Amino acid sequence: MSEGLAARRAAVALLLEATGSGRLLSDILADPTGPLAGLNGPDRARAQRLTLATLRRIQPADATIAPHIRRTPAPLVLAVLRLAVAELAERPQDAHGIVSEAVTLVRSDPKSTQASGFVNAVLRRISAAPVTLETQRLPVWLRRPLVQRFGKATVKAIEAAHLAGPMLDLTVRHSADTALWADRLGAEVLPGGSLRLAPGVQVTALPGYETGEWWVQDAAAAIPARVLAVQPGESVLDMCAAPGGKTLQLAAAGARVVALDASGARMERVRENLARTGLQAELVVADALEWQGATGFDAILLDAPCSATGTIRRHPELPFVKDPADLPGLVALQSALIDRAIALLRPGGRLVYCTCSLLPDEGENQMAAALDRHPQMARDQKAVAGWPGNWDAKGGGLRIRPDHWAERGGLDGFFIGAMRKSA
Ligand SMILES: C[S@@+](CC[C@H](N)C(=O)[O-])C[C@H]1O[C@@H](n2cnc3c(N)ncnc32)[C@H](O)[C@@H]1O
Repeated sequence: MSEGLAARRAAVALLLEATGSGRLLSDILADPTGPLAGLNGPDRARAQRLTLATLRRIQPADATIAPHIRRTPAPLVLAVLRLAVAELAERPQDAHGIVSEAVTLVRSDPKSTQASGFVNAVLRRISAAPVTLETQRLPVWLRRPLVQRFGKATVKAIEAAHLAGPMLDLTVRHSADTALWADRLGAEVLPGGSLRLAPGVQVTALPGYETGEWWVQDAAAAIPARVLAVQPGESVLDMCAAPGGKTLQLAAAGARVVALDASGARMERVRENLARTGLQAELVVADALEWQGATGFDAILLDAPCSATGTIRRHPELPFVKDPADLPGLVALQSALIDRAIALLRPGGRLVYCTCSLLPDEGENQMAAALDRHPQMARDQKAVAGWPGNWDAKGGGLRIRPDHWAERGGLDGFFIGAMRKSA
């Protein structure tokens, strides 16, 4: 088998699953029986890289393929064509090998072998001229509300940020050690204190991983806990806690943390993360809407389930697998969780509501509606002060977009709203 064939075959299988199964690529990659099973380390890395590169270019790849075909080919053949076109755009000097391996892939599968001549003809025609791919556009259901909220130029900048992919960000357990770990790891210190490394390193091999001196957490995802600014000894509820990045921050700040999540399987990740970092929290597996536990918390962090549309740069398959019909249900759940959080807060207590969504209905609008429903809650302007001006902190909320900090490598999209209950 040629050097790249195993990786390309796995990449095609990953592409088919990521676009057809509704499962997130990260879950498929972690599946021990999934398409990466049996591959050696370099081939796994290569398959993963090829898959991500293709998912970031599906729509422009399809536009390049379209003039050369009369009808949409079978899923496997289409996946091979998409992969090859994405590779041709990236490495035109390897056109011969890319086309020949695409043909071999199709020929070696009994279900598609008769399409090998077709694939050969299409790719030869495409590779006859330089392949330049436009930036992938978001699907209409997502693009439209974003254009309405941010304007066309900003949406284009967001789409460009999605093409670049994420950096590797770490949160240091003891913030006083930030400079020390930045030095040891050769990392940049971001405003707010996250450390930033170039992607592609093996995280578990870095110094400090084993002893839990830091954990992986996108710079934007680290901000909600910083906005909540818990003090040692405060009682804090992390209401949708798993896998636990924010629980670790709250515990590291010295708060008495109850970490609650509806998913027992995901809560295991919180348990592992606490064990690795030597931090402590009380873990509760329950539906937050029904949980009858403690009340009167000093502070609550509600990182609600959402469309996750702020994380497309790390999950490029999201626009293709998310069903917009799920959105109203998510928005209703977020609003019920906010109501529950407010009921669990003591008078004078603080609430940070956040989602890794770009959609105003899961962010700004959700917070405005909560304030209308609960006159005892007010925007906590002070809590969000000090972050960059273009993060729109005016209404007690931070709107973070993937195109922000472009010169530093961007960050995930998030909405972070800070509220306070009247005393
Ligand atoms: C965005 S994730 C939380 C990420 C987490 N805060 C972190 O920083 O690692 C949302 C979580 O909400 C949980 N969830 C969804 N519905 C819930 C409910 N009704 N009650 C409690 N947790 C819920 C999901 O299981 C999921 O783990």
